[in-house]
Amino acid sequence: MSTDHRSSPPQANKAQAHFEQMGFRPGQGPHHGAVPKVRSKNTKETLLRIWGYLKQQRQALVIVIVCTALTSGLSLLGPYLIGKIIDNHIMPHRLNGLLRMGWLLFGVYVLGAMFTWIQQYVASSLSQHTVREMREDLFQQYQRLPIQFFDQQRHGELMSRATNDITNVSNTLNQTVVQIISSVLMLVGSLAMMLSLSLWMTLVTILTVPIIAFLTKKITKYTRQYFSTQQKQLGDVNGFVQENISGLKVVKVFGREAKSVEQFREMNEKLRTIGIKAQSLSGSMGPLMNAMRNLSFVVIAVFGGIFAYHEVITIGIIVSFLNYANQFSQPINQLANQYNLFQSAVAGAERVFEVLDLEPETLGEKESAAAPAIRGEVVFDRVNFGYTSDVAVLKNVSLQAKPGQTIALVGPTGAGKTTIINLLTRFYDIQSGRILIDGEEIQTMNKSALRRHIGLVLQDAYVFSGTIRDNIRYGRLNATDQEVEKAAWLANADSFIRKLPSGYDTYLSAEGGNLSQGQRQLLTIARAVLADPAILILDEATSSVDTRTELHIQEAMRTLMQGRTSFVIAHRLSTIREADEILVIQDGQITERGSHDELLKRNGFYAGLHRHQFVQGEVG
Ligand SMILES: Nc1ncnc2c1ncn2[C@@H]1O[C@H](COP(=O)(O)OP(=O)(O)OP(=O)(O)O)[C@@H](O)[C@H]1O
Repeated sequence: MSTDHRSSPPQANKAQAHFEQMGFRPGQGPHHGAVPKVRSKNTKETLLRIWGYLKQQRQALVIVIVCTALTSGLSLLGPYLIGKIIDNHIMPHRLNGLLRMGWLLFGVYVLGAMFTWIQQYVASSLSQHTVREMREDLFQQYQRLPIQFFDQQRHGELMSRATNDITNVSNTLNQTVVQIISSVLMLVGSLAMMLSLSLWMTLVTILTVPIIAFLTKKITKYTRQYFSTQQKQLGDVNGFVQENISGLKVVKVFGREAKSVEQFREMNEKLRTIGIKAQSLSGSMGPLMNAMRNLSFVVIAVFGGIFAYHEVITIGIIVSFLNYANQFSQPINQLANQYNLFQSAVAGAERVFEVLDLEPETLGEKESAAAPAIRGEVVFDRVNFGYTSDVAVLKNVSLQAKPGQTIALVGPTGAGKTTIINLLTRFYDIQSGRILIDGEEIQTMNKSALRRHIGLVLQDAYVFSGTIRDNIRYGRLNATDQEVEKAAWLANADSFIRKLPSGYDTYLSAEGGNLSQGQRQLLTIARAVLADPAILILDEATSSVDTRTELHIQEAMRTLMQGRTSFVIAHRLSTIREADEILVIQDGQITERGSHDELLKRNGFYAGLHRHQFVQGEVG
């Protein structure tokens, strides 16, 4: 026996601490090196990671950059040519050359437009490609994270990361990145052009820059905070809507519509307040920059006029400068605006990376290609477990199921029956003791291989959106249509499926709303029949399905259980009576065990339940 896990810190608590601390906090995802990361309000690191995605498409990137450079170069050439036209052709009245230069200018602007179009087209495809990769990574990560993570998170919030945040990143990559590159090129280019025309005029033109830089810095500092809070609030609102829609029946039955609306109004109001702050602050940037730009026009016109009067510069240079002043201040303006958008996208990307950085569920040793068949002997040996370190849920639980045996788990609600199942499937890991399958500790087994040996038929039978056939085939993807139908037949589902208008091709909604609960359960039984696992876990439905369906379900379960080791969280006397061993679980401990008759003789908890059953018709 390996004692490793006994001495190591409890897995469940370790993971719990991990998610809790960060609410949730980035950990040491194996694919991102072993250095623990602090909560990444770190723009540089986030940018480097976005770059990691971008650089997979070098070719497109190069095209975008080249096109941006060409567009910027051509826009810089425009004012220069205009200046030359004024000085060399208009002022000296040489009209024949004017036409030629006019055509040249026209060509420059047409080419500029063409390159801009190419640049935007490639940039869109680049950004879409990148966010597709990010979405895929995020979804994959959602599949890999342990169940425990989802217990602790609002699902709507997690969805928000996959939708809003990623859309944010996409918009930014699409527009902002190109604009930033182009702005920088224009800034440097126009400065160079101005310097080549007149040093003094250049100095006059950039007079306003320090003021702009100062204001920009102040405003962006606040907008970034606001944008980040806005995203969080949006996540909360989404989470609330999702929860509310999933639980709408409950809301309606308890007449809590007004309360829900009120709660929503509160959240929505918070989102509005922060939205206004973020948007208005970033919106004030534009008018402010415009005012500054107009101011610089006045300065250029006045100083340019004086210089021209003293013949230091020509009229053409003044006109060029008026254009360059625009081309110089616009990028600063844009950089400021884009910087805000950029901040919001960085905040979004950070939230995505936070999830990607979480430690995925470790599946264990790579499974061998051919997972050997198992007999299905299950042993719990003095197992202790708690979802949190301070509350013990299972205490010293020992049990043994021989291959093919049926074990019924009975006990009051919250006693720990489902927890036993959660441990056997390794959705959670035990804190001490051992769980063995065919003598091998499951702790040392690959989780995927382990789960392949286990079939689950849960009380709230889950169906996916898709056809009935797809839903059954979920049990074994390579099953033929005949095998699917045979499984349905064995599960007593065939007859009701055939009565549906489209039979096996009937489309189910994700919630399975168009099937009754009993029918959904028959489907999940068929799914398990097809998967053909050695160990079965059945959670009997407590809610009353109609008697006919109930008989169908029981019969199907009996067929399914044949030759498999089965754990049944049992609520019905008939199931319990047929079990090889009944375990009574109370407060996390097995308090009684034995066959039906043995337990009746003991006259303990089970006997009490049994008496109750005569009156109520159900146990558990
Ligand atoms: N994900 C979880 N995180 C923290 N505590 C949990 C979690 N799931 C269950 N518990 C707690 O563990 C205890 C045992 O729960 P469990 O679901 O095993 O009971 P059960 O016997 O299956 O009850 P029921 O018959 O109502 O399904 C309960 O006190 C419950 O509050």
